[in-house]
Amino acid sequence: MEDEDETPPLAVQIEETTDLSPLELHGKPEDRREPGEVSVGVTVITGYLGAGKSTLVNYILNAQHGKKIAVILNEFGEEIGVERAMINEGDGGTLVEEWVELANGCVCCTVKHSLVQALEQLIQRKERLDHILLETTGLANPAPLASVLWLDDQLESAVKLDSIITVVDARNLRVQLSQHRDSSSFPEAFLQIAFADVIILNKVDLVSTEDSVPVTSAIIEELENEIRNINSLADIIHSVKCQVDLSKILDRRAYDATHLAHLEALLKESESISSNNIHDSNVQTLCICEHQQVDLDKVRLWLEEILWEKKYNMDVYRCKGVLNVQNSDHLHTIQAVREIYEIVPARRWQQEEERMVKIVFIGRNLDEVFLRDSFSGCTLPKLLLKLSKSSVKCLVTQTWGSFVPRVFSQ
Ligand SMILES: Nc1nc2c(ncn2[C@@H]2O[C@H](COP(=O)(O)OP(=O)(O)OP(=O)(O)O)[C@@H](O)[C@H]2O)c(=O)[nH]1
Repeated sequence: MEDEDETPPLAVQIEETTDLSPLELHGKPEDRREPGEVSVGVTVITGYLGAGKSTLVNYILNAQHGKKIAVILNEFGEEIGVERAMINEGDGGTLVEEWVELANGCVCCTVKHSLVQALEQLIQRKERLDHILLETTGLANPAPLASVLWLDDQLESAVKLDSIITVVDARNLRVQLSQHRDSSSFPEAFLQIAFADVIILNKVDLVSTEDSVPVTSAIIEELENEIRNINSLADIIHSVKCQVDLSKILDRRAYDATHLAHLEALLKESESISSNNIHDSNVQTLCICEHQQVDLDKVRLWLEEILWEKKYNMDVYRCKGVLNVQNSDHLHTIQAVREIYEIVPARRWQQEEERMVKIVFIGRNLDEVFLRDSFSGCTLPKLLLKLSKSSVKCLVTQTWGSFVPRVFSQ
């Protein structure tokens, strides 16, 4: 599998699959964790073939950030060993702590267990690991990674999904999107954009070389609009050779309910989104805004109908939002990636603050009328509103094909 003549970075041996249950495989078991131990953030790097994923990994590894970063590569068939050879660890090779190659398949379908084992081994072998980068194959659909990585506090996970970064090739994006529009094949380029928390619009130099500056910015603006129509919640960063400000891509805590400011800013921007923006791909962003309080149980049922039962054939990839919940003085956040969702109390509402419900959906075939009408069944008439100190936490976790709902009361 590997070229013995190469001097590759340290590889972690992935042992044969154990009989541990998927939940046990998720992260480090509780009894091995030190009190106060912080989860290691995992950044998933995805993007179409040739967009610049390895360039980004190399850039991060060689930058001056003082972090100990591990890289997990997911390679496919013929590629095995090639990606590793192309990654440059930086002077002295000290920045890559461990290296794991996942062979025999794509992360999104066949090697979930290897990935979890690889993560476990990384965590167990080194005490001080600051971050993990997971570079997927150019064709990977990033959604199932969330079921592996989006681990919640109750599971005492040793790793935590930090964010999904999608690298986009500015020169070829249009062609990639239009190819998918014309064919019935699986639209990876759309999915990769739809699931992203950060989108790096890379290779802008290849857009600029042929045109004058005003034309160039118009092209880039059009590309940005194209991306925003698919996913208005992601931050878009322009780059050449993926040279980006690392503070914008690492430690994003995009799935952390306590890290609210950024989510709130994104939701504000998304408020203005309406069905005028419908993309001809049918992958779009929709926002629901309400001023009434909601019944949390009803919201859960409503969400489950949409995410699990696929009401009206809506295909929701991503959902984020804030809720004003009945009998709670806490702002609650909603996060969903495909079928997995989480609603948690995040912080107390401030006294002068307007208590709102804002939920943004990213997906295909979203039916705005159904979403708005059905959501009105979750809201309470204003006269019945009453506040109390209790709050409810609902968490639903997917474990390898079956759903394990958990309800916690605080
Ligand atoms: N001109 C230009 N070339 C770039 C830029 N970023 C990356 N490249 C080049 O594009 C090619 C592909 O980059 P990679 O980083 O290997 O892309 P990748 O997404 O890892 O590719 P796959 O592993 O095949 O999916 C390489 O030759 C890079 O040097 C850029 O901003 N401008």
